[in-house]
Amino acid sequence: MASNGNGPATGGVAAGGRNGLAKIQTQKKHNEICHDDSGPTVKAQTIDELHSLQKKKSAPTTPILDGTQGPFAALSEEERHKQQLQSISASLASLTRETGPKVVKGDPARKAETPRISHVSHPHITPTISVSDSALKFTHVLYNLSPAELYEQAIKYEQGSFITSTGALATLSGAKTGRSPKDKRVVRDDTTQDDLWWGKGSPNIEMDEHTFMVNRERAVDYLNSLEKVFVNDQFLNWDPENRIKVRIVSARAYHSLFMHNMCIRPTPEELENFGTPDFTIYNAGQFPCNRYTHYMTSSTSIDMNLDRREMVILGTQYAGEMKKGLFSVMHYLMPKRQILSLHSGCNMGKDGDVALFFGLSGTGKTTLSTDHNRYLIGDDEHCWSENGVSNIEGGCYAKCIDLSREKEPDIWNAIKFGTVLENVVFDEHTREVDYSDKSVTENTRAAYPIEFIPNAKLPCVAPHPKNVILLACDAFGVLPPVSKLSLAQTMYHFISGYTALVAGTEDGIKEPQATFSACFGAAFIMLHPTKYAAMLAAKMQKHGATGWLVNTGWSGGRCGVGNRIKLAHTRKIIDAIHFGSLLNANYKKTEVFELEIPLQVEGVPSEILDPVNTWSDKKAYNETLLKLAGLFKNNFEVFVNHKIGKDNKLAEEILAAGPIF
Ligand SMILES: Nc1ncnc2c1ncn2[C@@H]1O[C@H](COP(=O)(O)OP(=O)(O)OP(=O)(O)O)[C@@H](O)[C@H]1O
Ligand SMILES: O=C([O-])CC(=O)C(=O)O
Ligand SMILES: [Ca+2]
Ligand SMILES: [Mn+2]
Repeated sequence: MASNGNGPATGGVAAGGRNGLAKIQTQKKHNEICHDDSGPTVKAQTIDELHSLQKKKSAPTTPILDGTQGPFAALSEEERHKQQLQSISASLASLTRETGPKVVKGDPARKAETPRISHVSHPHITPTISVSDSALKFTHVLYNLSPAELYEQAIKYEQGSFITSTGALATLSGAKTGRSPKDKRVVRDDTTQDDLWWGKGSPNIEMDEHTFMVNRERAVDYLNSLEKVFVNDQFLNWDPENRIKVRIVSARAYHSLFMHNMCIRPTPEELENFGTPDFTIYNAGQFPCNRYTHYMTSSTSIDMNLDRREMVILGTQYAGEMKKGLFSVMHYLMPKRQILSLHSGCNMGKDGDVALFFGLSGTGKTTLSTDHNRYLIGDDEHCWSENGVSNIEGGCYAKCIDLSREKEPDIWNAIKFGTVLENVVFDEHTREVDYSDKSVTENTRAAYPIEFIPNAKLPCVAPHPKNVILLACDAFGVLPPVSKLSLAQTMYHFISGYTALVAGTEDGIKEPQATFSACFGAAFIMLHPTKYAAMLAAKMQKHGATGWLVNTGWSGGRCGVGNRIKLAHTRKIIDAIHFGSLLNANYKKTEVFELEIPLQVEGVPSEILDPVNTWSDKKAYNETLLKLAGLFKNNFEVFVNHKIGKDNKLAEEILAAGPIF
């Protein structure tokens, strides 16, 4: 029954109240029964019953297979479930105790709804979360939750988690908003002693096995002391022959959703046959390491044990540590199989022409591999095997600072329900994100499944690359926007791994900071850089790939004087590389770096192609050019005495491919 104040009132409502509104008559007319509603009522007597109607049980995960495939095919669903919990309990086992914790599946807050409580080691004890003694308590496992479930967990239990206006999950990574390379350690044992790259320039800071176990125990005890932990069982590498099974145990829904997005998501069938993981991460990032522990130099430690195939994270919640930790593992495992692991993006044209995009953080791998006219294979981590290129990951991790819908529409549109948005600032009411706001950090990020990019190619594999594009963001402003490289030059620049970003985020006048990071990813490689370089050279030669150096940084002067090269211009340059038109353009050679630069590129003002034209102060240009050349030379000195590949000829050519002055 409704009244609207305009027409005559109906039922028990009398017209003529103040404001002309109908006056509600509370007195019931004689004999009239009050109806709340005339519509049908739900088939529930209680609220609980009503709630139970809302959710339908997920389709049983067995039997999906026909009973003849896979190692677990003969098992009943019950048995399979038990084995899964036993496997998780084993992962969480303290190695000094006999058994792992008692694990049950499901949210402890929903005890009444938990469909089935399985006892792993003590079937006669009824689980209770009121017992705090770690030997008696149960660890609740939230296993491969869906994004919707993880949203609810994050919003209910994790401060700083919000839904943005486009449906993404905004979250905070805590005190750390970037990786901590100085706190990344690797166990040095009999095997890694000889296999890995140690010493000056190496990212592998050594630790011993015992200290690893101390930190592992600390992380495992921390995780077991919690009411619940998240467990993700997923894959790395889209090449089916070289797929790696990873398990991530973490304390935050944010971490679980991040890895759900970034690793390859198993199908229900694949999950059933998951078995034992090849590698396990223990992420106890909220908990610091013990500063009295040997080797610890801060409260953060990211520890890798290749023999145990485990990684422990203490004292940092930045999710990128997990992503890049696993990348390091691939940089160890893949070369052992003659497969080259690459810190690069990759995309493919309609005709199957493939390009790799190498570059250090912030140089444009994600931005330029996400191209509306091409298929995206991946934005950050790949393998190059005899079969071609395969993405290691199942998602992308894009920088968001100053993100705009116009310049990067595909990334903009990928920020929707399911996407993790780290450390962004948003309007408290409308929840609209202000991508220009650096209040929390400049390193704001979005992690989304690769399918969120409309032209992602699934499975994420591609033929052998035709073009190998080395990206450098040169804040000195002296490298040309594009140059064509010889194989030796490609190797020289690959080993150098140069970029220079703006030093201060606010004060634009500061000196740019040159960074040299071998293989465009020294923080993640495990073997000596020349091993990867030799493999890249052999593959490029075999498959006839052309190398390019593209400066996505400054033009017309160093940062503070000139401007960053327009993204639209860089995109035109990349287009010309893809189309093949740039390969046959007319070229001239620059001084000092001896780079071949094109005289014309369609859609790009010709005068910017040679940086000397864009500097009004030619003397400053020459000084800056020589300064950068000197930095390259100093950096390369440590590689001078290293053999690259089988014959010395290439090594000599590479040395000669550096700047000459
Ligand atoms: N000319 C340009 N070319 C490429 N990127 C540009 C250009 N001008 C500005 N940018 C900006 O630079 C940033 C490049 O970051 P991007 O996410 O592509 O880095 P990345 O190489 O993927 O790094 P990471 O390995 O850390 O993910 C983006 O924010 C992009 O908008
Ligand atoms: O690892 C990260 O945090 C982001 C990234 O891709 C990189 O730095 O190369
Ligand atoms: Ca990226
Ligand atoms: Mn990266």
